[in-house]
Amino acid sequence: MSEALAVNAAELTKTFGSLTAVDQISIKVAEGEVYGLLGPNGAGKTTFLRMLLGLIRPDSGTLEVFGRSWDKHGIAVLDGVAGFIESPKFYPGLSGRRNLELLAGLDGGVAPGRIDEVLDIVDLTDRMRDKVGGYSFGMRQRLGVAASLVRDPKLLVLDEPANGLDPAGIRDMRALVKRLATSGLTVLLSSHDMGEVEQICDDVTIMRSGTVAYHGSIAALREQAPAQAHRISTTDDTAAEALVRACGLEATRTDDGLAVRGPQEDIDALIVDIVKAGMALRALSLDETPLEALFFMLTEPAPDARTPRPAAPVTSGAHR
Ligand SMILES: Nc1ncnc2c1ncn2[C@@H]1O[C@H](COP(=O)(O)OP(=O)(O)OP(=O)(O)O)[C@@H](O)[C@H]1O
Repeated sequence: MSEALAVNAAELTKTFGSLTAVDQISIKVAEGEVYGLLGPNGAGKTTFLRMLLGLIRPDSGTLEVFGRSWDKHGIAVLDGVAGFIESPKFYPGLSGRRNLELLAGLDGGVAPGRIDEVLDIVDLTDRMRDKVGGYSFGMRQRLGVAASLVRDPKLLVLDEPANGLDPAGIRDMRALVKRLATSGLTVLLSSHDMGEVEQICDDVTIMRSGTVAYHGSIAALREQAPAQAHRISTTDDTAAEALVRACGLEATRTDDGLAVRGPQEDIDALIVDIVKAGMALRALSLDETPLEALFFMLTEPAPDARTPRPAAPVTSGAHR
């Protein structure tokens, strides 16, 4: 069974003083899948990845990468593994291509043409002779992916690769990870962005304060998500709220009107009823997506007693 797993972490725990950063986390990443490690800042994602890459040792639990463990196999655990934690570092005075040549040299060389190939994959061919010091942040992140690909890995570990990028950089990074995913590479991607993980990943572990809030497929997560929320503002929100409830829909008062959840056809009917009742519509917009709403429910404490959070963990699949 473990041969088919790229990563098999069981009950992994890491403490820093009195803080338990990762608390008995179990994660199985199948070979060839794109796996998301999702959670807000401080959830323990980077700590998990650092244990995976052997940068820190777990206090307890077991960890295997392609069936190899740090205890039994030492640095050989990283055979076929590449990636970076936080941001990759390069020599700013050297070109992107020269940086990759140096890294490849440290690894004992590389097949002819591989450096050009990976620069092409990350769309840096045109800029490969420019100094890295002149690269944008997004280009440096993509060069980091290229540096990982030079090793021709079977598992690529990416720690929030889109963090700090502008919208175009985020779009390019997501497209790159999707392209890599279709090539059969196993990708373990940490992120705090539900939308990113939804677009890119097959399976996800959602972390909250070092623990698992959800394990399972994105498809199963979608089924548990609440209905799409709409923001509605009218000339009389109190009367509109009464109408919402009369229609059997959920409503929450917000600073700028009402947040209403329900199937799209019910929302359409509600808008007609609001206008028929003599109220003018001042605003109608989509709120957070259903999956984003579920992510916040799973990872944040309830803001007040009117919006109870579901009991966690919500679990799908047989991981834990
Ligand atoms: N070396 C360390 N010493 C002390 N505390 C640490 C150390 N590394 C991480 N922590 C703490 O462990 C917790 C988890 O941090 P971690 O970086 O793993 O979270 P994260 O989910 O990756 O968040 P972010 O998105 O902010 O990087 C945080 O409270 C962090 O402050």
